Amino acid sequence: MNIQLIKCHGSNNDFILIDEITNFYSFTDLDRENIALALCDRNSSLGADGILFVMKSEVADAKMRIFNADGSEASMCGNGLRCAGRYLCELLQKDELIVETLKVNLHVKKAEPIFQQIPTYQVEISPVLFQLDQLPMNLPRETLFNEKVSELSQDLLFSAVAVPNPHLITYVDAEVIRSNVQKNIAEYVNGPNDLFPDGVNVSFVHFMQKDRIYVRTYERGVGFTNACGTAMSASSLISCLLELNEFEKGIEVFTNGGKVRCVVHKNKEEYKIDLIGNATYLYNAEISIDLKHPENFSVVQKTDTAEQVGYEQLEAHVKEIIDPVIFSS
Ligand SMILES: N[C@H](CCC[C@H](N)C(=O)O)C(=O)O
Repeated sequence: MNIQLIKCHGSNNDFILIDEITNFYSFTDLDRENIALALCDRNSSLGADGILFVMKSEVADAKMRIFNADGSEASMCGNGLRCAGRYLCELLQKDELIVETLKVNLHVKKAEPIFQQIPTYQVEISPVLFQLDQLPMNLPRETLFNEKVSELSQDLLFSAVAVPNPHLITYVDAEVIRSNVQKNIAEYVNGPNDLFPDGVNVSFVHFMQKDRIYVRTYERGVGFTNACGTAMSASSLISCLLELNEFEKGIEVFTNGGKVRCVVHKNKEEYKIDLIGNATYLYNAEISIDLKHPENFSVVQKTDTAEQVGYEQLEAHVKEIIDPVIFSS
C-alpha cells in the first residue's frame, strides 16, 4: 500500500504525521507499532522521534495518537500535539480545536508567532498528577517533590509528575547537564528496573534566570531528543512550585532544539500548562510499504517545504543564549 505523510517538528522534536481522516487507511495497532519502528529508524530513508496518527473522534474535533520510535504508544506528546493541531486546524479550517488524546481531550489553538513568522500553536497540557501510582513509580510514598532517590543518586533532588505521560525531573547546575549523569540514570529507569515499570521521561533542568529555564530530556521510547514538549511543560510547573518562577507568567523554555513559552496555571490544587511553540512542516512524502515487511518501505515522492529556513533563525537566536550558559560556563 501507499501512505501519504508529513514530516514535521516542534522544537526539532521530529515526527511523521499520518492522516487517517482523509486517507482510507485501516491500520491495526500492531500495524501502527510496526510503522513506527520502521519509519522512525534513523538508519532508514526517513527517521523520526515518533509517529502522529490523526483520526476521527466521536467526542472531539479529532483524535491524535502518538507512537514512540520504539513502537510504544504514549498517552501524550506536547510537541506532537502542536504539529497535529496545526494540521487539523488547516484541514478543518478552524483556528482552535479540541483534540482527543489517549486519556484526555485537550484544547489546541493557533497562536501569535513565537519568533518572526514561525507557525506557532498553543496546546493545553493537563491533567497534572503527582500521585506516584499515576506514573507509575514504585516508592513507599504518595508523591515525590524535590527529594533524594537513593537508588538513583546520592545528591540530586527529583520530582515526579504525570501530565499525563510520566516525567522525572531534577534541577541541576550546568556542568551536570554536560556530564553523563543523566544518560546513566535515564538508561537505568528505562531498562528493567523496580522504580519505573513502564519507564519514564527523564529531564535535567537548569534555572538560567527568572522566567528562563533550559531543559534536556531523555525520552522514554526514544532516547535523548532535541526537546520534549510535555517535559518542558512539567519542568516549568516544577520551577513554579520551587518558587523560581511565577504562576500565570510566561516562562521561556530553552532546549537544544529551540524555545517555547509555557504558562503555568494554578487553581487551588489543580494545575494546567499552556505550551506555546512552533509547528513546522519539513516535507510531504508518499511511501510504498508492505505492512507485513514494513522495514522494506520505499519513498515514492518527497517534496520539501521552505519552512526550516525560517526556523533556523530561531535556532541561531537560541544558540546565542544557551551556549554561554550551558555549554561554556
Ligand atoms: N516519549 C514520550 C512521548 C512523547 C513525548 C514528547 N515527544 C513530547 O513532546 O511531549 C513518552 O513515552 O511519554
